[in-house]
Amino acid sequence: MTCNKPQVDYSLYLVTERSLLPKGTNFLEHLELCLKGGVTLVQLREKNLDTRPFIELAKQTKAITDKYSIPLIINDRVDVALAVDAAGVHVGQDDMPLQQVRHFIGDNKIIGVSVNNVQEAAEAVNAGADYLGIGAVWFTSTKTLTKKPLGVEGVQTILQSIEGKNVPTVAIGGINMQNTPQLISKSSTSTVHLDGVAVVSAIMSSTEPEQFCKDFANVVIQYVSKSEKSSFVTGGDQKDENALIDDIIKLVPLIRQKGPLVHHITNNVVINDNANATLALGASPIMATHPEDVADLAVVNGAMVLNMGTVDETITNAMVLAAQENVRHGHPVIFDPVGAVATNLRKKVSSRFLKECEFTVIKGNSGEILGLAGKGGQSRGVDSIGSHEESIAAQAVKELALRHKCVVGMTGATDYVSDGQRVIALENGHELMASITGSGCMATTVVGCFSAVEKTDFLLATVAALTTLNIASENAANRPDVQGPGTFRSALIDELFKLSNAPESIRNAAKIRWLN
Ligand SMILES: Cc1ncc(COP(=O)(O)OP(=O)(O)O)c(N)n1
Ligand SMILES: Cc1nc(C(=O)O)sc1CCOP(=O)(O)O
Repeated sequence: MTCNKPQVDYSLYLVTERSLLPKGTNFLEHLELCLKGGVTLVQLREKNLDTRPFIELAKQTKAITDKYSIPLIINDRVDVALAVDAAGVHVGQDDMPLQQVRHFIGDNKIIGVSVNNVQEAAEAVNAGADYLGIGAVWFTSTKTLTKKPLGVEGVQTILQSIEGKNVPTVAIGGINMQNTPQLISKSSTSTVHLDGVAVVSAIMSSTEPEQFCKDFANVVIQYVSKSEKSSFVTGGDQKDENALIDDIIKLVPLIRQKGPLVHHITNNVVINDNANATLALGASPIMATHPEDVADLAVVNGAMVLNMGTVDETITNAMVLAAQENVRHGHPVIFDPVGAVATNLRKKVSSRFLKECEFTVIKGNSGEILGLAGKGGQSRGVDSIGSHEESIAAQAVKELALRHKCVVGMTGATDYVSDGQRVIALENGHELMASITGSGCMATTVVGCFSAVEKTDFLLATVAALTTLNIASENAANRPDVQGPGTFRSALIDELFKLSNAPESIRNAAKIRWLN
């Protein structure tokens, strides 16, 4: 028997919810703009419509999806799908069982099934689901969740459980353009990956749906195709230093324009300097450490900076919670493993962090990064000592980035940054940085500020952050009023502020090398 199921591109799957449309917007017009922008699949989801108006709306919706040759799926209702000859039906665990849906709808239609765990996924696959909707990944305000969000790791567990079954998958729940890169790249392994994302509120509430969907579709396509190649990359493949410097210069003023909140839980030596560096760049610091503050702050946060400089059990628990809450809301989490291999306690605490948290960027000094990478980093207290060859440094950042699916930055006389594929060496900086306390922690803070506004390409965010701070340190050290560490410390904040307002001077000062 031949099967004529429609070919489906699952990459950007719009699930509708008319109540979320911007005020005064017409649903069908909004939908058409989304399709023009690049939505690849539409599900009409109506929870309160009677059958006849549901069929009427489905007919009007299908007239538009047909115009763009995009398949239309109907949520829950087999009768409505049949009435309008839709491409298929999506059912949840409490809806009509898949076998019955198949009986009514036939073999030529698509049936999608919602799954929240490995068992539901196995059942749906064995019963012949055409695709799975895995969710909820994160908290969503679009519907009341009855089960705990899966997080990226939960999605990966389900993907791995159906490896080789050849059933396409989308994730759903709390997904937006900012958290899509980490969702797709971190849920994939060398053998499994998501085929797309299903999105309700981010698209339905957009005031510029065509442009928004164009940008969103590009992000999804980029990350799905990179996962297909089974490599973890956070941004484009460019290896042009001038283009990278252009991107840095464009990024710097965005911090002041957007003024994101950057929540720090950091060590008590550097709190004041890190807050001032955040302000100097135009972001807004909050240095709250109480575990009860963490969830509320995660709702409005731009980026989370975690620094394990002063190890303490209560703070460590708050930091783990903060990492998890921020990941749940799709915010970047930057980790500074201060003194990670210096003592047994720190080894234990850093390995707990790396096991229980998903970091976006890990930024440490050479002792910390080489130590975590198993390449023999040495520390005295929290300071790194000893030297290393460039090839070892490059290998360390690359391997650690691949292992933890994040960007890794290693600071020193030369800084090295990698996303697991590309490695970049940064040559700016001044030796006076080593004579003030917490300059490495300040670098992590600055990475947090840049990541709060560049939420897609964290290699760029990290390179931009370290380059900006390093050039500010050179400018500060060269000032006639700087006499030594004390005056340098104040001048550094001033120079960061000046660069933030006039980033064009970065062009001639930046010393950036691609290693591979
Ligand atoms: C793609 C996709 N995945 C999951 C769902 C959720 O479906 P369901 O569990 O039936 O919940 P409701 O949508 O009916 O609230 C979905 N609709 N689409
Ligand atoms: C319809 C739906 N199903 C979910 C599931 O977990 O199965 S979560 C969800 C709502 C997703 O909305 P938003 O993109 O606005 O977060």
